[in-house]
Amino acid sequence: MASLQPPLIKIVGGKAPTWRENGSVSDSGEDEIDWAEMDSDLCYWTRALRPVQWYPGHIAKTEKELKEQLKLMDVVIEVRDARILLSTTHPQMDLWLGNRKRILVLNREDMISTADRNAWAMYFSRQGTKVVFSNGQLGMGTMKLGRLTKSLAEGVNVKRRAKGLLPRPVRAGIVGYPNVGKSSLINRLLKRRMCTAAPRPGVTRELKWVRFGKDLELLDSPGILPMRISDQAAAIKLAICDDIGERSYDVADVAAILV
Ligand SMILES: Nc1nc2c(ncn2[C@@H]2O[C@H](COP(=O)(O)OP(=O)(O)OP(=O)(O)O)[C@@H](O)[C@H]2O)c(=O)[nH]1
Repeated sequence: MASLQPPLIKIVGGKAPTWRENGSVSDSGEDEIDWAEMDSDLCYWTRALRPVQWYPGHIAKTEKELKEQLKLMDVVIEVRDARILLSTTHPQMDLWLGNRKRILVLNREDMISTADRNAWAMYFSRQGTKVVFSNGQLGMGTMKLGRLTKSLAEGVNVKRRAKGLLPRPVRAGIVGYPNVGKSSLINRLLKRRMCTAAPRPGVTRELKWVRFGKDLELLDSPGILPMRISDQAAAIKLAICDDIGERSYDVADVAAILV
């Protein structure tokens, strides 16, 4: 009977790790990780792999429907995975949103260090971007998100009153990549399980409006991705963080790159 051998995984390229005296490993001989270098290594390693692409039917449908629903939204809440926030924004998001009011939510704040959180907070405040850090599992940041959404859309009902119309609830659309925590955030804000949330990408399949109190309506939407992910280093990060369907990549290849 043939003995079961673990698969041989070989990574070609990148920098060979150097072992320190205390047994820990460093890829540069320094304590600081050089992220730019790590990204270029990622690009190098991914060149030999089958490109990671995931564009199932429900994402194509969502993209079409979201563009329609955008017209109804007073505020758009873009949720990103705080661990890889530059890799979890849709390249066409700016184009779709135009000058629509927008809040950036960096979810999974429990999965990044305080130093990284502070550095990103400073980065976005310098850009004048409104950012909320959140934890969709425990609910941190959700009350602030609710308040900020209402305050950003205050003008809607001021205008309606001026026209003699009755006020209406503020409409906020929650959009973002798969598995970043959109449905969990809504459930936490509502303190009810109104939207299906699960630890794998592609669980939400339909757009769904839910009501929060009498003055806020939220749209939960399925996670969307571009039809072609041109940045394959970013695609590998999505795979490592489980933000893309598992069928789109080879688990052993991704695990080898992660290691
Ligand atoms: N550790 C941690 N886990 C979270 C956080 N937010 C959500 N999760 C978990 O991440 C998983 C995915 O959350 P969902 O709310 O289903 O994500 P989604 O963006 O709606 O996913 P799609 O259906 O793919 O669009 C769930 O198992 C959540 O419990 C967070 O802030 N921290």
